[in-house]
Amino acid sequence: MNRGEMEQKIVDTLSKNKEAAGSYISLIQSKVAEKTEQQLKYVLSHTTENIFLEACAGSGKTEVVGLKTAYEISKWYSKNKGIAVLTFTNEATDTIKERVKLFSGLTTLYPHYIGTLTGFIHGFVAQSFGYKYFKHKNRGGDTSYRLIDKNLDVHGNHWLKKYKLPYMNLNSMGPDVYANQIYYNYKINDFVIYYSENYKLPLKEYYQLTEVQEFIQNFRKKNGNNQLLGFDFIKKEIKKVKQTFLTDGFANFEDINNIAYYVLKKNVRIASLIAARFPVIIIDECQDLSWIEINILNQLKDSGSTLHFVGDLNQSIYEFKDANPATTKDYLSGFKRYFLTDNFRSCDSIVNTSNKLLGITLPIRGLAADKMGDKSVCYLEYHDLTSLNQKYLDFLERNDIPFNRSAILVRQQTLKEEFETNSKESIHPILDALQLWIENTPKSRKLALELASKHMQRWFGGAKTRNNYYCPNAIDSVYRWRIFIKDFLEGCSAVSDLVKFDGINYSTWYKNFNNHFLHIIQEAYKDLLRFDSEKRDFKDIPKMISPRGTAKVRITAYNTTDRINLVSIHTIHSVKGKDFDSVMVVSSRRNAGSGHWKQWIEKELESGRIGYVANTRAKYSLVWGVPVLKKEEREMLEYYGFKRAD
Ligand SMILES: Nc1ncnc2c1ncn2[C@@H]1O[C@H](COP(=O)(O)OP(=O)(O)OP(=O)(O)O)[C@@H](O)[C@H]1O
Repeated sequence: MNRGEMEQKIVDTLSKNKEAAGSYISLIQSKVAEKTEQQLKYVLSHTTENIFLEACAGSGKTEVVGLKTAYEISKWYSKNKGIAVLTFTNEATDTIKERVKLFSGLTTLYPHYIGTLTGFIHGFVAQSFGYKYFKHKNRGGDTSYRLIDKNLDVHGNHWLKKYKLPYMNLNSMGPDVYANQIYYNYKINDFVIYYSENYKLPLKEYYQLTEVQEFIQNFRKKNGNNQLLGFDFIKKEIKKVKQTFLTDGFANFEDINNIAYYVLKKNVRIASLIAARFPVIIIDECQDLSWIEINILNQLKDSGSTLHFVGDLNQSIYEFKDANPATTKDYLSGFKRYFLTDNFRSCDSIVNTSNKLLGITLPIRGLAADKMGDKSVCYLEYHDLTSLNQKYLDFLERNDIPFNRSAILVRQQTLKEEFETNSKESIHPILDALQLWIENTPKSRKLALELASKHMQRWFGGAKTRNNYYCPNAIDSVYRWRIFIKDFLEGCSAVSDLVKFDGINYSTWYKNFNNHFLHIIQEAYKDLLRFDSEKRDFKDIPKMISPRGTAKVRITAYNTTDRINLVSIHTIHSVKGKDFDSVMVVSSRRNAGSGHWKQWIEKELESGRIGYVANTRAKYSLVWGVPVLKKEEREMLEYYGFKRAD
């Protein structure tokens, strides 16, 4: 089939059974016409064979899945069987639903299911059939499981005490562990103890801990019996408590997956029933599937469903959730492969560098416009984060890239917080707040309120948290406090002396401020008075003086350390699926964990893929912020295509 025939076939199918309104047809035609041949080929692929659509970053996966689903739905006849399209987030579900509705012209999607994988596994399998296998108590006809978080704490949830696991506090870590904190892992055939997202321990490893072994050996000696507290015994005792937890109708997230897995494994009839209900299952972002999720889907495949996996194994960054690209790749080896190798998001030099860093050999092309030439891929060296902020802002300014379409990406939450505090500390809080207020964007105003309130609460005594705009304890309405800060800033903005910044030095500005301050704050306070449990007249507040060393300095358009707030800061994991004109990926100082740039050139490790996800968020400009480099390190970066930005 040539390109024209492919387009025609898709448009004809999508227009079927509709009162083919001209506008709808022309929309479909233009949407189909802009697709690449690779995209069209997948839309026309068979739903009777298992397929892996290997889609590189920025290749328009979501849109293609939407079009594919709309195409299949448009020629679907059955009223009680449907396609399942499974995603990982509600947001992704909404986007696909919206595309399917747009492309198919349908308003209701039944008998098809577009939703999260979790919703699918829980709803159609575990919650519907699990009770049959786990002796659910069935309270008044309710056989569903109540989902209990693994982090739920016994303090404040005393009912959990009934499910305290035996032999769990024999080591120095020593906390009690409850049934919500443990789950079976079928891959390793062992229980896993969950202490936190970063610390999970298989029971076997726990059993081998030196302190646990010491306890067991002492216990055996004391009781003169060398067989006591064997691993199998302890495992059995734990299993009993876990069973009670399930019987009482409780389960954690992993339990629910396990229940689904078990049900499908034990009962081919149920598996066939579900497979018949969903003969085609499309999974978006398949690189995020965990071992158990793959195995659940596999049971459905064995019972008759066809699977289409869509995703990019190079973007697999959920090892901590047991998603492993090697396992997925292995599993997919028997699937027919389709490809999307055109990246529409990024320019070719960003794509080249990202590919080279991860050792990708697939011929991926970057099709976005090249707006920056040899400055598309750069690095900035840093001694401290504040100066790095400054350098990046200068770089953006020099290259005419809007701050609000740029982002700083970091691996760890701690580095993100460090950036944020660095950038929030201002030595001229009221002056900066005022400048931000006048800028009058939602973001700058929010920041202005935060800055001003943080400073002003000091005049009111102790305060609550940043979320409450540092509302002082004596003020009983956060809302009114915020209005007060707003009124104060409005009051300042109305004084011409206070909003003249050009050519004015700090000491002049502070002098003017002190002249007007009392009047402005007293005016603003009139409406706050009723909500304040203390009496005040503000006459005792000391005059503000320009901070040391700044008196004779001219006011710069608001303090650069605050400007950074207009460039958003994110962790890499939180920007999957997003894009920005420019991205600065900031390396940690020390080479430990997956936050250091040297870990991002590791081809086989998850850290390399984490770097890859970060790099491929950039459309025109990719910058790496790295701690000061040695000569050979600089050469290494330049080998990968990075140029000095400053
Ligand atoms: N055939 C096409 N022609 C032009 N633009 C396209 C085409 N296909 C997709 N795009 C555009 O490419 C951009 C990237 O698509 P999208 O964000 O869906 O990528 P993705 O595959 O989900 O990427 P990632 O996995 O990196 O998050 C979108 O703006 C999309 O509209």
